[in-house]
Amino acid sequence: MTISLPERMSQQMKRELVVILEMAKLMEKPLDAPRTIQGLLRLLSQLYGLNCGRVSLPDAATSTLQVRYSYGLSPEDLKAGRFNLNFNEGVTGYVMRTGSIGLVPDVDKEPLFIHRITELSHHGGGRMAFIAVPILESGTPIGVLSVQREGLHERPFDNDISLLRVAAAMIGQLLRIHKFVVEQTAHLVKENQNLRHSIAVEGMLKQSLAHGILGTSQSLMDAVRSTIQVARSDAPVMLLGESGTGKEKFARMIHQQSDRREKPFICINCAAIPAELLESELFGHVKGAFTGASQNKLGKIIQAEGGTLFLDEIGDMPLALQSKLLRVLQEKKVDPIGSMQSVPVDFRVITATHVNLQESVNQGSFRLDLFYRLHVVPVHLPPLRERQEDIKQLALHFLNELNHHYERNWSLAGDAFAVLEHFDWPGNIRQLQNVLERTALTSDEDLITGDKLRQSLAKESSIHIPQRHASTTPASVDVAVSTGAENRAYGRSYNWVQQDEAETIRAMLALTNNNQSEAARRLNISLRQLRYRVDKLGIERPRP
Ligand SMILES: Nc1ncnc2c1ncn2[C@@H]1O[C@H](COP(=O)(O)OP(=O)(O)OP(=O)(O)O)[C@@H](O)[C@H]1O
Repeated sequence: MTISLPERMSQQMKRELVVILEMAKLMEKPLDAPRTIQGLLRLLSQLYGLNCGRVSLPDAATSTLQVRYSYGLSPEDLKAGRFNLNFNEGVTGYVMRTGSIGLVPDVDKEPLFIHRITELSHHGGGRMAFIAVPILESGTPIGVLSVQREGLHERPFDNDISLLRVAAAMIGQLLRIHKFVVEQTAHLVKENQNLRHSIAVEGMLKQSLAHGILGTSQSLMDAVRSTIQVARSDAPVMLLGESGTGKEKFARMIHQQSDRREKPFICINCAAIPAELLESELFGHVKGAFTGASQNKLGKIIQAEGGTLFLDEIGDMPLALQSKLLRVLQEKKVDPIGSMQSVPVDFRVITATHVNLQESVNQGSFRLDLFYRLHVVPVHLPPLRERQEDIKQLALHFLNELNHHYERNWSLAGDAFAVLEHFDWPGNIRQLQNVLERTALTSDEDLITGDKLRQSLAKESSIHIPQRHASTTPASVDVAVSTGAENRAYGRSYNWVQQDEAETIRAMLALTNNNQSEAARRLNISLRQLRYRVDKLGIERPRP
């Protein structure tokens, strides 16, 4: 669009008007403030001879005025910060402090003008004037627009100052818009990050829920995040946590989330199997390898081919087997007992322990080289007492399961949750499950009150979880069998009976050629106890 200017207008006025109109055109794109300000400074120079325009803004961190936008100044000077000033320095500093106009008709004669040397290089030796106007916001200076021009030019300085005031007002407007855009963008970026974070947490929650892992506490989410992040790699994960914190559940989740999910997940509890049986369980044996090895047996490692091997309570593995396991991990081959032939294996190993393995290494009961092999991704599973906020959700879930199982309609009274949340739970989630089951079954009413739970928990408090579990001691085996569900809370002895005992007894009988006395002796139980188990667990009666 061309605008025809009135005839009567002086040449000077026309030039000013043209500059203003051109500047106004630039203002049509206010969102790109840095470019627009640069454009304004260019117009002032090219159309009006106001050169080396610069916009100086305060930097609170350094208490200086820094040139943020400029036209015609050398990049080296700008980079060297030669035009940067303290608030108290120079004409620019004066304008910023006072909000008044700074006019220096001859920079060579003005002592306040401190960057004379640099400026001189731009005026080629002639007289040089310097003008600085404040950029105002609600009457307060927020920056300074300054230019230089030939000092001997016939145009009065007033005209320049008027034009510069218009330009400073436009720059003020642009700076405000720029600030707003920057703030809004930062706000949106933050919001976006928060949203992504919640989506990620939501995703993790969904994934962990899909694997039956309940809870939303930060410590649990940290564990879920660490496991999900490495699930698809083959990195060995070591799950660290007390008994009943969900180590097996997490191991299964890692397997399900990995590319090995279609292949077997093989789990073996190193603490639950007597040392003399563990080797054969893990590595397998060939027929005739030892007395009682009446047929070939595939070890768990070979069974895990292509999939995942979960070694629970790895800290209880005897040193001799640790060396053998290390060899398998290094060479990816397994030697079944009595076999002359190695079998190539490909599996991912996940381990779990409730003991401090580093301490075991220091004490010499765990090999350092194996520790390094297995402790690649340690994941700490928080005990229940450290995630009280999850207890309500877990309790409701377990009660719901009990209602389904027993076709009942138990519910928890309001005061019951506080009781559950304030208990220490040495046996963690498994203990919570067990306490709820026992309390529900012994409750006369459907509503389980805080008092009723308190009574149950009073009994729990007198029991402590042993630090080291001796799976072969008669006491631990006895407790497991004779008290059954009563002892679910106390960890592995219960597990041993439920999951591995029948297998262990069968294996021991095979190893001892069905010699029950010998099997009982090796299992560290009496013959009577062995027979009792054989009956109870429905093990085929060995023929003498
Ligand atoms: N986050 C969880 N949400 C729901 N149930 C859980 C969770 N974690 C564990 N459980 C339940 O708690 C019980 C114990 O879990 P798990 O066997 O995985 O623990 P663990 O740490 O391997 O125990 P241990 O060391 O004694 O073998 C199981 O019944 C399991 O289903």
